[in-house]
Formats: sequence, structure tokens, C-alpha cells
Amino acid sequence: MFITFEGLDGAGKTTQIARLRRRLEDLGTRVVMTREPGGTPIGDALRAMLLDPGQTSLSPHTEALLYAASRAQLLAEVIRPALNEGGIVICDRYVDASIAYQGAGLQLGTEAVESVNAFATGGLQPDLTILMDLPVDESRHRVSESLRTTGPDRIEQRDAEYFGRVRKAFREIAQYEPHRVVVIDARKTPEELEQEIWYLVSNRLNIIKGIRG
Ligand SMILES: Nc1ncnc2c1ncn2[C@@H]1O[C@H](COP(=O)(O)OP(=O)(O)OP(=O)(O)O)[C@@H](O)[C@H]1O
Ligand SMILES: Cc1cn([C@H]2C[C@H](O)[C@@H](COP(=O)(O)O)O2)c(=O)[nH]c1=O
Repeated sequence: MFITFEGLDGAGKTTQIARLRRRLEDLGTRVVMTREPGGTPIGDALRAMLLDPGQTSLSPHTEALLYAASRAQLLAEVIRPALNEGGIVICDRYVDASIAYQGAGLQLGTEAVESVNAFATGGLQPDLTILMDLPVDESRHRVSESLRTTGPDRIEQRDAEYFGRVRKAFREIAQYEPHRVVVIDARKTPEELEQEIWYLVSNRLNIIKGIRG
């Protein structure tokens, strides 16, 4: 099973992924947890470039291609091998992030970003995507609270209008693909969210087990 988490910066993805991983591992399930951009040495080098606030000359097209390149490498080195061995893969962001941040945020268009990513992923889609939906002002508040020492990265420096487009695009993806993408209200407490996510994932796992006998 391939599970992805999506949402604006500060939505609580990292917090909930750690909690879900613990619950799955307590049941004896093999879990591989990873994130984008990054998750491989090449991906980490691309991440450093993509998030560096000093990297001011990256064009929107180059940005979309670098996210897709990090993804292709992560699929080759981590995600496909883990899925082939029967593990559960949990990834912090995937193609939906590129559609939202580059397609809508940078206004490159959904189709252009989808086609680059179809090449990068060979069409591999998550079985379940958990969209942690948070209003833009709450996202910015959480990010600014957690970045007091480091300062915002290159993407976090963008304005509220940009993140408004990103949030809208995420919600539209969920409307188009309701079977894959489940929207949860990320304003709830970490404990409430953990319960809700566990209910979702354990149900899906039981369904998959039922189908496979
Ligand atoms: N449910 C919640 N309610 C309030 N604050 C939360 C909640 N979950 C996480 N936080 C806080 O919000 C901040 C961001 O959380 P976290 O790192 O889990 O989010 P994220 O979605 O992974 O962020 P990013 O995309 O920027 O990596 C942290 O300071 C965390 O303590
Ligand atoms: C995968 C992906 C990510 N982004 C953006 C979203 C975030 O601002 C950063 C990643 O930082 P995080 O702390 O690990 O969430 O990159 C993007 O713009 N496009 C993408 O495809």
C-alpha cells in the first residue's frame, strides 16, 4: 500500500506520519517512510537547491522539473523496491504537491505538470492520499512559529495569494479523485487527527486484505 500526505506547509503532515508509522509498526507491519523532495542522496541535493532562499534564478519550469527529478530518483531507489517487497510506503508529499505548488501556485498549468510527472513516475499513483487541509493564514502562522531560528525557505517566502492558489488546487484534486484523496480538517488537535487517520488507514488495509484473501 502506497500512502501519501499532502497539504500546505505546517499542516501537520510530519507529526501525523510519525504517529501513523508507530501504530502500523506496533502491529508488526513493515513501513517505509520517506519525503519529497529528498529521500535519496540525489534527492537531498535537489532539495537543498530547491529550498535555498539564496537560489533566486530558478525558473518555474526548472523548479517543476527538479521536483519531478527528485521524485523519479525516490521511486527508483526507495518506493518501488519497498512496494515490491510488500511493505507499506508512507510519503510526505508526491505528485499532487507539484500540481498544487507548481501547476497552480506558479501557474504552469495542471496538464503541463501532470505530463512531466507521468514521465517521472511511470504513472504510479498512491492507493490513498490524506490531504490535511488548513486555511492559509493558519498555515503561515504555524510556519512562522516553527521557523523562529532558521527563517523561511525559498517556497515559504511566497505570498498568501500564491498559497491560496495552492490550497484551492489541493481541494480540487480531492474533488476530482474522491476515492483516492481524503480531506481532513487539519485544525483539529493532533490526537483527534491521529484517530481519524488511523480509522481511515486501518479500514483501507482491511479492504485490501479482504480483496487479496
Ligand atoms: N494538529 C495541530 N494543531 C496545531 N499545531 C500543530 C498540529 N500539528 C502540528 N502542529 C504544529 O505545527 C508545526 C508544523 O507541524 P508539522 O511539521 O507536523 O507540519 P508539516 O505539514 O510536516 O510541515 P511542513 O510541510 O512545513 O514540513 C509544528 O510546530 C507542530 O508542532
Ligand atoms: C514535493 C513538492 C514540494 N514542494 C514544496 C512544498 C514545501 O514548501 C517544500 C518541501 O518542504 P517540506 O518541509 O518537506 O514540506 O517544497 C513543491 O513546491 N512541489 C513539490 O512537488
